[in-house]
Amino acid sequence: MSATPDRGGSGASGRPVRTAAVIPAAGRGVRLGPGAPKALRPLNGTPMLVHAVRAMAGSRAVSLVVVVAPPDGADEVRLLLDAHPLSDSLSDTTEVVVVPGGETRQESVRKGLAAVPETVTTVLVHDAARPLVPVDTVDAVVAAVRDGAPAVVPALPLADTVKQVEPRTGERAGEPEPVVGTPERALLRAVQTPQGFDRATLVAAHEKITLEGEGATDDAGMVERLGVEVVVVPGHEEAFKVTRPLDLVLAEAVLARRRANDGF
Ligand SMILES: Nc1ccn([C@@H]2O[C@H](COP(=O)(O)OP(=O)(O)OP(=O)(O)O)[C@@H](O)[C@H]2O)c(=O)n1
Ligand SMILES: C[C@](O)(CO)[C@H](O)COP(=O)(O)O
Repeated sequence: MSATPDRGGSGASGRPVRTAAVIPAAGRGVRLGPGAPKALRPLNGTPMLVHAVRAMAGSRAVSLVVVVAPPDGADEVRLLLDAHPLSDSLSDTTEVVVVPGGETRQESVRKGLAAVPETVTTVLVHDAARPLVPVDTVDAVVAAVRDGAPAVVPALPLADTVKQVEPRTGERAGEPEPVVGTPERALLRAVQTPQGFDRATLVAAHEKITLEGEGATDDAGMVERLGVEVVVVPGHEEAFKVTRPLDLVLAEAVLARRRANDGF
């Protein structure tokens, strides 16, 4: 895997890049506990970020991957990617670029987007923290954008019932929280990444959020605020987000099962 400089809109194959993936990887991973930045922590001996880059490069549609590194960690990430090859068959056709990220996920994605060349029409945004997303899920998102949807999210139905509560803060923090509602579960979806966008739509959404200074926890949420329709395609259980320590155990178990099943 070579973290090469931008070729001005041409991919490693020399053809114009039509589909790019931005991978925000600048988070600290506070909920995972003390240690290196989350994206750099190993899963079965290989950094989480490397798994995520391979997952994006595994789609034949994706010819450019923009990795958004911790703000002061771009050189370290370049070295790390150079030390870990993409799969042999894809290494000649996927370019990987590394840029420094920001203080929030939104700022990191915005900085990654700025490194996407004008030739690109479809942009995927994929959390480094979802390293095991299957290629079929990536391809389904790309196909839906190419079929005309301006914003596409992979998502799953919920297993748990969800309650809306009135959070207790200040002196009342820690007290039981009153339930104020129970949304109808059948209408809810748990949203994953990669989320796919028509490039101009995603750029406009980030410009609006940046101007208004309001946060959003995912990119599709920003597009919703533009009044543009977002559609859902089926997500995958293995696209879960590595957030807490138990998720590392699950991720390593998934990798072990893949290796046992097909020599991954
Ligand atoms: N300033 C930030 C914060 C988050 N992310 C990225 O956004 C994705 C989703 O974020 P999350 O899982 O919440 O990661 P962290 O912010 O690292 O987690 P925590 O909130 O536990 O610190 C991750 O790939 C993370 O690296 C980023 O690029 N820049
Ligand atoms: C983008 C995301 O993964 C969709 O589920 C999620 O919103 C990221 O949230 P986090 O709080 O940054 O983990």
